Formats: sequence, C-alpha cells, structure tokens
Amino acid sequence: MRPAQLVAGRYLAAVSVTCFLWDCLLSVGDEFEYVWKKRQWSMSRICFLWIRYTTIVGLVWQAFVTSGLHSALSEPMQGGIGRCVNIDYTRDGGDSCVHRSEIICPLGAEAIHPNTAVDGVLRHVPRTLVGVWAFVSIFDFATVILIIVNALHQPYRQRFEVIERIKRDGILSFLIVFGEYSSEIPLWQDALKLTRTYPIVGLKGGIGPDGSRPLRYEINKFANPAHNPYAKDQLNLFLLALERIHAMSPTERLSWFQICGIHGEPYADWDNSRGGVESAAAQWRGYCTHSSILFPTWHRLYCALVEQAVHECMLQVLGEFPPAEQARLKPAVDHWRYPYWDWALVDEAHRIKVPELLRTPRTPVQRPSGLIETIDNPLYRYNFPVNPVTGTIDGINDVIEDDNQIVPFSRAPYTVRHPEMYNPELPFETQTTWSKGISDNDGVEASINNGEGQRPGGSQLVDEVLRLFGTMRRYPPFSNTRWIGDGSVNNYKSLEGVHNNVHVFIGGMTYGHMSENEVAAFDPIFWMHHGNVERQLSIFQALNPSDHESWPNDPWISGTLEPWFTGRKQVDAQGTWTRPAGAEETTESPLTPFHKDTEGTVYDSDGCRYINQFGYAFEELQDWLPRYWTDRKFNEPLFCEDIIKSLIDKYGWVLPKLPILLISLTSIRASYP
Ligand SMILES: N[C@@H](CC1=CC(=O)C(=O)C=C1)C(=O)O
Repeated sequence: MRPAQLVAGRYLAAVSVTCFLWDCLLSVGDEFEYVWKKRQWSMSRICFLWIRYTTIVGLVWQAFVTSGLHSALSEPMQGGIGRCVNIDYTRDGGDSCVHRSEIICPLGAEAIHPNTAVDGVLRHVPRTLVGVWAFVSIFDFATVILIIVNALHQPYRQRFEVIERIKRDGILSFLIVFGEYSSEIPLWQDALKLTRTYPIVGLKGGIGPDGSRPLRYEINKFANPAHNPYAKDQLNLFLLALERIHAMSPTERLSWFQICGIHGEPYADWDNSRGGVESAAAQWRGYCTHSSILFPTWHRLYCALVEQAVHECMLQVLGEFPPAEQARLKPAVDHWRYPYWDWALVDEAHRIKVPELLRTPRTPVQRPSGLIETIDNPLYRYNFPVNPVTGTIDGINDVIEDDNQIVPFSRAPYTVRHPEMYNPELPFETQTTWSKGISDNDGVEASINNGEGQRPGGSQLVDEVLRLFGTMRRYPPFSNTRWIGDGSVNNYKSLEGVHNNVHVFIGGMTYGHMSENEVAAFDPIFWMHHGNVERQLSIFQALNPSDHESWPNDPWISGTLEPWFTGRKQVDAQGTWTRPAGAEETTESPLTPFHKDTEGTVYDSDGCRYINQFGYAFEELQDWLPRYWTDRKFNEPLFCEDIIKSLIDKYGWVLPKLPILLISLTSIRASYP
C-alpha cells in the first residue's frame, strides 16, 4: 500500500470510530428503554445487539490495527482480523533510507501482502480470503433484512420510527464503511491479483508473421548500435527498469527480492506454490533444481520469468515519457529481450573479459523527463533491503561452508563478486568489500582466465563449451552433473557442470554471492550468466533435433541420439522446497513455482520444451530466415551447419589444441547429405 493511503486509512479509521461511538452514545437511552428493559428475547433484539456490538468491536479493533500500535500482534491473530506491517527498509547499507510503509489490512493482512519483515517468510495467499468477505457481507445483509421484516410487524407508528432509524443508521454506516474500505480498494485489487498465479508466457512484442522473434543479444552486441538497431534506447530503458525492480518492496511478488528469492533463500512460498519440504538432512530448501535432470528446463522458465517481470517495469517506465517519446520508444520496448553474457568469448589476446556494463559501479541514464543522471549501476550489484531494527536482511542467513568459514550474507547490504575472505574476528564494518559491497571484477577475470582452486579456467572454459556441442548427443548426460544412468557417452562435462564453474569463478573461492546456491540469483550477473546457459541449451536442442535417429558417421556416438528425456528418470538426491530428497524426476515433474496461467497450472519440462513459445531467439538460431526454407520445407541440415560454423567462428581458436573435437564437429557436418 502506498504511504498516502496508509495515512488516509488511519485518519478514516479514527473518524469512523469516533462517529460511530458518538452515535451509539446518542441512542444509549433508547437502547436501554427498548432493548435492555424488555424481558422477552426476540429475533430483532438479538440482531440489534449483534450488529451494534460487533460493529463497535470491529471498528475499534480495526482502528487499533491501522494505528500502527499493533506490532505485538502475533501469529494466532493473523487468521482473524489482521495486522499491520510498517517497514522502514534502509538501502545503501544505511547511508540513505527508504521508508516503505506497507499495508494495513483488515482480515488477513499477511494474506494480502506476504510479510517478510516480521519473520522473513513469504506467505501463501489463501483463496478463502475472498470467501471470508463474501460471508461477512451476506451475513450483514441478512441481518438488515431481518430487522426490516421484524419492523414491519410492529404497529404503524413504531414501524415508521424504526424505518427512519434504519435509514439514518444505514446512511451513516454506509459512509463509515465506504470511507474505511475505499482506502483499501487497491489492496483488494492486489489481493485478487495475488490469488491468481502469475502466468509465464514470454514476450509477444516484435514477433513477425514469418515467425521471426526478437533476439536475446549477447550483452556487448545488445549495447552496440552496429548490431542492435535499438541499442541506445533499449539499454536506457533496461537500466531504468532494473533500477525500478530492484527498488520494489520485497513484499511484492515481482520484486527483485522475491524473484531472486525463488532460487534459494528466503526459504519461502512464492506464487501460491506451497513448499517447506524437509525430508532429510541433505534436503535443499530452495525451489531451484541442481544436480537434477530438471536443471535446464527449470532455469529456462526462471529466465523467462525475469524477462517478463523486467519488461513489465519497462512498460511502466515507458508510460512516464512524454507522449511523442513514448511513440518513438514503443518499438524498442516491443523488441527488447533480456541480454546474456557469453563468458566463453575472448578478446584479441584470447582473454575473457567481464563486460564493462556489468562491472562499472555507476552508469548514466536518461530519465523520462529528459534529465541525464548517473545512477548506481543495477547490473553491477543489488542493494538488499536491510531491516533497520535487526541490521540484517530478513530471510537471508549466513552460510557456514564445509571448511567452517562463515559467509556474512545476512548482513551484506549488497551482492559482491570475488570479495575478500570474511574474518569473523574483525568488525564487519572494517571488511569493506562486504560491508560496502565492493566487487573485484579483475579478480573474476583472473579466475576465469587462469582457473581457480580445482577448477580449470580460461581456454579450458572455451573448450568445455565446444565439447558440450561437439561430443554430447544425449540430453540426460548433457543436462546435469549427476547423470549416472548412462556411461556410454563421452561425458566430458555437462551443461550444469560448465555452468557451475562460472558461478564459482564469479563469486570466487572467497564465497561471493554467485558462489552459493542460496543467494546467487540476487547478483544481476546471474541472469546474464543463465541467459547464456539457456542459449547453450537451445543450441544443443537445435543441433540434436528429435527426428534424427542416429549419427552413424560420428565416431563418438555409439548409440542413438536422445534429444530429450522422455521416459527417463533421475533421482534427485537433494530435493527442492517442493520435492523431497530422493524423489524421481521425469519430463512430467512439476517445475514449481512456475505457472502457465492464472489458474495455478504448473509447468513441466514438456511444457517448455521449445523456445519459440516464449517469443525469443538467439543469433545462431534464426530458423525463420528465408535461406532455410524452400517450398515450405525447413532445411535442417543447412541450419545445423550454420550453427556449427558460428560456434567454430567464436570458439574455434582452441580447436588446434583439441583434435578430438575437430573430428567430432567435422563428422557432424559429414553426417548431413
Ligand atoms: N554450488 C556450485 C556452484 C553454484 C551453482 C549454482 O547453480 C548456483 O546458483 C551457485 C553456485 C558448485 O560448487 O559447483
């Protein structure tokens, strides 16, 4: 709820209680005379007392709740009338303060706005909420009818008086109730919205009649007008939209805090997807799937969700530009898709670089007013909402590593890459990479290029990517680190395995956010990284189309091609927030908490198998181009050949070191007629 409404709601509550009590006092004599003095209990007497006293109790209670004096209200109260959450989050690690007065709400406050501030748990929204209101209204209505019916049985003069009184009280009550509740109408809209699930359907703008779809660009090309005709405007709008989504209240379903919180911490329900599974000591309590055959598809939907949510913010930002500008910018917004970072691309010196846009702490933007301003770069880091009372981030905990190293995520106000190792003996404030959120992107580059810890880096990363495509023909071993059901494939590294290395290169062996599943998604670089993983999955799918039974000329493939995992099962050792450890996973396992529609239909892997349904493409995968079509027939061999060529263009410089791969890629080509 917006603060102005909150204040208005408080005043209205106070005014309505005062009016109502005043009216009660005026009629206390009559009440005594006609109601209390009578011996006989009648229906109308019961109704009168019921309405009079429940209304008093209700209004006083509500005024108490809205007053902000409620903070001691505890769990058992929540199912009843509700509680108020007034959250003052500090941002910028306490340097500046954003006050967010959140919600007041009769009947199930937490039901409307999940309350992260009190216990860090985002709650489920009960569908019964609307039912409660309907019940109360029907009850009130029936009571009024009863009174009228009863009144009609009285002698004429009394009847007249009763009806007069009903009219007066009715108008007064109406005004009170209207005044009170009108301040909450937006909350009702929110409540209704939240009882419907969020449909992930992809973006529809910019799709051509020939099936052409806007590209998810590599970040350097995205920002370069030579490649992307909308580069300048899209970059500006993207940064403004990210700034907005980062600053959204963590109580909002589509805030950065909640979307990124789906992956790991806070361990909480999102979008009506109840979880909380605890089956074994090793149980993973986030929603994300790792070491699981669902790793690629779950993250495909996750990326589509963030793309859609950021696009919604972009549309809001667009609406703030002057009308003429809006018209000019509309195509840029329609054609925008989330960019990715291809971390296997190198410069002339064969070095992998962290793109400038991801590493600069400040960046210029142009506001809708035309003002040019330099802002905190929302691609460099995320500023968590810090609870000023506790000084920590609700729902985010410190992690204790296997080597007993403590990582201070609960207090770190920003995401960091490659920080210094935290020393619990020293005051937190003195460890500035953590307390001030200073990332060492040079360190990230050094890790990637030189390898860090046990993880091979640099050219090895490039070779791993090439091998993924050059040697893997079967989805199960391609998909994740723990496919043990099939030893026959040359399983050099899986998609997930290569991706894991990049996480740790970025986060560092000193446990920056990207190194840890619990908090990785908060770092804006996570989405650029996963955009690339999604691209690699899409390329794999294109190179291994389902109608090819085998690749007889390829010495590296002895068995059949397996483009998907239909009929396959893999045990998920860790489980998720909604699945116990040890459960079997298949193409039909629900990919919670991602929904297809507003009715709660959960996606499975079959439901998100093809990227065209989500309205994006990658530069290597423009299957609508005329060169691939003759007489309405798709030339798949040519399409695959082009993909391989572009892979060799980008990563082929490592090939002389990798004769095995060369053979494999050549044989792919040879296998086409
Ligand atoms: N935990 C993974 C790295 C990692 C993977 C993730 O998917 C993640 O989100 C964060 C970190 C490893 O040690 O290899």
